[in-house]
Amino acid sequence: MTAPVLSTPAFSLFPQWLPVAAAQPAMSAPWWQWIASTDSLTARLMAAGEPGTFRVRLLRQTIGLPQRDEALALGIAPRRYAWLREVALCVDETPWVVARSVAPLHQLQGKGLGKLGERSLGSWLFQQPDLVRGPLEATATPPRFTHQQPGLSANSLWGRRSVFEHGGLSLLVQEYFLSTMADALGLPSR
Ligand SMILES: C=C(O[C@@H]1C=C(C(=O)O)C=C[C@H]1O)C(=O)O
Repeated sequence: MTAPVLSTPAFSLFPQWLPVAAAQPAMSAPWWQWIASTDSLTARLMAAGEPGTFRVRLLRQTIGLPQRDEALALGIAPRRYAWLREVALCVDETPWVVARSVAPLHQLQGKGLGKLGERSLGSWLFQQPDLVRGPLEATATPPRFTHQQPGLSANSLWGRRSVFEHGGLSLLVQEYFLSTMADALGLPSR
């Protein structure tokens, strides 16, 4: 059986999300280790790079409308305002991963996420004792949110997403792994 959706990313206008297990046949074993892991990506990137070289670069944090597929993943109406956060996860100043997180605005009260700045959202999330992570999905379609840094999306090899639940908050985290990371770690192109 082939994976037709994943083999033609250049022709897809919208991300095509598949359960990670369904994307596995199109994915090399080293990439599977990264895409299917359910622990903190921040912690994994810190361990993969030279000590002290990991940094979250804040690209955008704002209130806005989610994309249709994001609203669907969160189970909210598409025209409901949401908290949007876009970052580049950098090692030694090179972006390895770009991420976009989306949360329904009305669920954010008292969580203090507005003050996160360039601290990792993942480090905060994984400290929450009641954290539950939903199923992971994968895509080979590049992200659409990096319009201010067009070079970044062109370098995307794999994307993944999942919804985190904590204290009444549902947070959709989408992470796109860039070819710069593959180059630095000697990973295959897919
Ligand atoms: C979900 C995690 O958080 C990471 C940190 C992010 C941020 O600071 O905005 C965004 C997405 C993740 O890649 C994680 O570390 O696993």
